[in-house]
Amino acid sequence: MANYYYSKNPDVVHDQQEWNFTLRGQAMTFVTDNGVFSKRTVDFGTRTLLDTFSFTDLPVGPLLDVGAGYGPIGLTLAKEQPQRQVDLVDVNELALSLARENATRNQITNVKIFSSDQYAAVTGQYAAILTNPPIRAGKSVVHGILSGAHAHLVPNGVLTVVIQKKQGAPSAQQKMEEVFGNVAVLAKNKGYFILQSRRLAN
Ligand SMILES: C[S@@+](CC[C@H](N)C(=O)[O-])C[C@H]1O[C@@H](n2cnc3c(N)ncnc32)[C@H](O)[C@@H]1O
Repeated sequence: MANYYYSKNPDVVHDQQEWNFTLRGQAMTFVTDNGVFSKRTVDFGTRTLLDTFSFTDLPVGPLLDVGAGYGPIGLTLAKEQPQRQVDLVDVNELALSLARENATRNQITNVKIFSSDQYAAVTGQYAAILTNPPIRAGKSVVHGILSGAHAHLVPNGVLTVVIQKKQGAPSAQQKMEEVFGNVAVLAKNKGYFILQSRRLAN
């Protein structure tokens, strides 16, 4: 396979891998590499988020995956709903390259994949924002992603987050309640919490 992204991340010792994984009943193929989150398999939290997320009661509009990595969340939802646009953002250029390659390999064309520090390069509003947030980037980044979602959701749009209890689920839940005036715990599985807030219509 072509080493199409080497020049963007010259410091990474590459260990490119390709594997398959079924997500929401769809067979997906992913290429991953050193330097991206959960390169050997789909992260358990990501799987739990995807298993829990529902399109029921979602307004019309695009989706946004913040901290998309190699793309498992955004690409799976884009494949399921080819009529919706799905945007994927990350700060890691290697992750963005892999996400673009994975879109191609899974024949997904309804995506826009671009670099953005949180919402810095994001314009417009979304029916849903999903995130498995970058815990390693620190609480201020994680909480920035949670707070910043409000302005980027259409009325009745939802923010859905996976976060482990030991990595700050209680404070994330508190932040979401503060920003949105509501938060629901949609699922709890092996210490992973799926939290959801809705942007109220008025
Ligand atoms: C926990 S990983 C999740 C990756 C992918 N969504 C998944 O489920 O496998 C978090 C991602 O957030 C990205 N990230 C870190 N800081 C960020 C920031 N300030 N803005 C956007 N993304 C960021 C990381 O590069 C990483 O890919």
